Amino acid sequence: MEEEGERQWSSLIVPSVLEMVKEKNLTTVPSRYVRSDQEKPELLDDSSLSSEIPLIDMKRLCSVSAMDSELQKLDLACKDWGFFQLINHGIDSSFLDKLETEAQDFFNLSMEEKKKLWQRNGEFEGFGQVNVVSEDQKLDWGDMFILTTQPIRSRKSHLFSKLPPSFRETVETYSSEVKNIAKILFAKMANVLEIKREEMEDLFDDVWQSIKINYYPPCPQPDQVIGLTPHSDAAGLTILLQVNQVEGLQIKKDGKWVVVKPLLHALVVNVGEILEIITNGRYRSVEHRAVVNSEKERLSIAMFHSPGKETVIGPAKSLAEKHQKQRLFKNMTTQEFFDAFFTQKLNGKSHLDDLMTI
Ligand SMILES: O=C(O)CCC(=O)C(=O)O
Ligand SMILES: [Fe+2]
Repeated sequence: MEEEGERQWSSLIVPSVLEMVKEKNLTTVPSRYVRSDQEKPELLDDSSLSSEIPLIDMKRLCSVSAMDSELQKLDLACKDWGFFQLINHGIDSSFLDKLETEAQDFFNLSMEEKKKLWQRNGEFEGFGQVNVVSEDQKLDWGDMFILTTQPIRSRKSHLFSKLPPSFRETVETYSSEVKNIAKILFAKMANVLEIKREEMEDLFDDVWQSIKINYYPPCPQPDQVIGLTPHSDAAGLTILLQVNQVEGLQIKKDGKWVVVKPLLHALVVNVGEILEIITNGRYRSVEHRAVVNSEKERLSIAMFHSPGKETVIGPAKSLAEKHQKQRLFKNMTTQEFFDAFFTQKLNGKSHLDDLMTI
């Protein structure tokens, strides 16, 4: 069932990069994808900081005995990096393998099949792109598929019902497992930040979760393009699976791009802008991007978790009172927040700056 009267965001419809790569034997990339010199990624492999990206063990986080040290690690990861890799999260490895294969198969459906699931004019979900707001904007070297998965009442039935049945079932199972992980992480964060448990629960009680599958085809000139423009996620918390062990995700740390090495069956978790707002800037939503390569396609599956669309977001009251710190952000509903996000092109963290009170 779709919610009635729900406002839609939309993006300009753009060509499928995967189809372009399949149909044409490209040796150079079309100009709409060629970045300016300042934007071109340097594909040097300076991964010295990569090994420092925090690793959080969910089992330890949830066990009483070792909880404190893991909780402190979680806190530091969210403050210093805005990113961590989550292991021992409880999702079965063979299930993740199945999800990965099915996601790959899904993008390799014929164009005729995929057209049935393409964004329609003025719509946001389905195959396509987001944040494309003008015809002369440079495009990312990738295709994506977006779908609201929770709450169930917000699912677009015209898309959900057309997913290949086995994939639909897999997405449903994954959606509820990842939602549970997100809930636990929100609770642990509230605990360590001394935000009242009920306040955090109220914010994410009616959690709005969407899935975004990114597919980056190989590119004849990977140093001229970007797979996904630098941005920070608007959501509360993103939980991402790097599907086929191909490097591409990079995060900005102290002005440098750092590779997040794929770790088999680990989940990459990152703080989004809404969590930065709720924690009044204590946790940071960090800029990241995806780069591509000339040999192998790359896939990732992001699950975004945000408060329900009518929920008012702002710095948590219990946190702000305790620290008596100035509130850095204005209050607004999730819907208003995303209205502002999706009417702009991606541009690092500039979006959040507009919402600061000072
Ligand atoms: O492909 C990736 O690893 C990054 C995806 C991402 O940042 C996003 O979908 O927001
Ligand atoms: Fe992202």
